This record gives sequence, C-alpha cells and structure tokens, in this order.
Amino acid sequence: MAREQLNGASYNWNGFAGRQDLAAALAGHVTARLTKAIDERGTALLAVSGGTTPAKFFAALSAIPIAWNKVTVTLVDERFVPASSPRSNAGLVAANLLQNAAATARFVPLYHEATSIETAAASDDTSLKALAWPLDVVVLGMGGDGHTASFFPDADNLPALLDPASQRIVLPVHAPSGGEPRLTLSMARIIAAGFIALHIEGEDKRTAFEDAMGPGAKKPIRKVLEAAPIPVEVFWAP
Ligand SMILES: O=C(O)[C@H](O)[C@@H](O)[C@H](O)[C@H](O)COP(=O)(O)O
Repeated sequence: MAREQLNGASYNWNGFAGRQDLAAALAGHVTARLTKAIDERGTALLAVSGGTTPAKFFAALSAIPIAWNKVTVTLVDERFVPASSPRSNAGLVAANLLQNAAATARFVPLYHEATSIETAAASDDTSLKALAWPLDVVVLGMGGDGHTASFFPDADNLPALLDPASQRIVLPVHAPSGGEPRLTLSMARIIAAGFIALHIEGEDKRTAFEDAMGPGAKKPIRKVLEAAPIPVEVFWAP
C-alpha cells in the first residue's frame, strides 16, 4: 500500500493481482468498518456506486456474515430510471448485494417516480435526512473521464455538485455524458464518510486515475480527493 500526497489530494493505493482478490479485500475492509460502526452506535450507513465494476465486490460483500439487519445501504448515485430498468443501480444492488447474508440489510433507493429530476432530488433530500449520517463507508467508482458519483465534467451544475460545504444531501444532475438525468449524493456527504474507497479496475482506469492526479484541469475525482479530510483508499486490479 503506497500513500501518496499530491497537492492536497491524498490517497492510499491498494493494488491487487486479480479482481477477485480485490473484491475479497475490499469486502473485508467494508464489513470491518460496518461492524465497528454497529459496535459503536448500534447502526451503520453504507453508500455504494453502480456501473459495471462493483458486481464481484457486491457478491463478496453479500456473503460476509455481519449484523446486516443493522446496516442501511443507499446509493452514491442513480440514473433516473425505475428499479426494473437494466440501467438501474438500485436493481444492480438488489440483484448482487442484497442477497445471502446481506439480504436483511435495509435499502434506501434514490429513484422514485417524480415529475422531474429536481423534484425527485428535493424529495430525496427530505427523506434521506432521517438516515444516521455521516456515512460510515462510501465506495466510489470512476469513469474514464474522471467523473465519480454523478459528478460528470459536463454536468450543468458541476460547481454545486462539487461544493464541499453544500447543505444538500441529494442533487439533480443533467450531464449529456451521463445518459439519463441523474441523482447523486453531494460532495459534502461523500467526503464526510468514515471510510472512502475508490474501486477501479483495468489499465485504462489506472491511467485515467494517474492522469487525474497529474497537472492540468482538475477532474471531479481529483476534487473529491482534495476535499476529503481523510486519505481515499484506492482499490485497483488489472
Ligand atoms: O451510476 C454510475 O454509473 C456510477 O455510480 C458511476 O459513478 C460509476 O461508478 C462510474 O461511471 C464507473 O462505471 P463503471 O464501473 O461502469 O466503469
């Protein structure tokens, strides 16, 4: 594990020989943090990302027997589609994480029918206030463009999305590169987590991450690492 400090963006690099090794290790770190939270405050709050990367990690996590009935799982971000859609992160989590031992966890989705993404985000903001913040664990993904959560570089409200002082919990996102309109946790809620993991796989994602840590315009992932008060734990496998 190598700790890096780049102009305020600090992270620990956790590299693995294979994706299954990564999945098992990340699942071990996450369940240890969740168990610690349950021991300390009787409950734990976890936010996970969607996309194509997390399935192996979700499967490994779902099999570890902790007090899942005391864990609340929510999403880092969501496409504005119902859970029945193949694009749904809630559907991905239901099929891959909320299984086996983890089937007893409470799941709080972001998507619900609404007249607009703005209305949905405002409604989430109200309903998610009741969760036991701060997050104990957040697991981020990253796109090749350096986006994380739904902080897409072409989002029309990117400054608001990246505001570490935002009072919002959930924000709406319109970004051509993101496909459907999105709902995303705010930067403020993400960086307040007790354990911040970034899960990326493949050479292209490693190159994209290294580019984001280099000189030049700061991509959203770099903004998150710089805003986080603790080092981000990067989990990578080829
Ligand atoms: O809804 C989403 O798409 C995710 O939450 C998003 O932030 C994801 O982590 C990255 O886009 C990487 O996606 P892949 O894992 O598919 O590369």
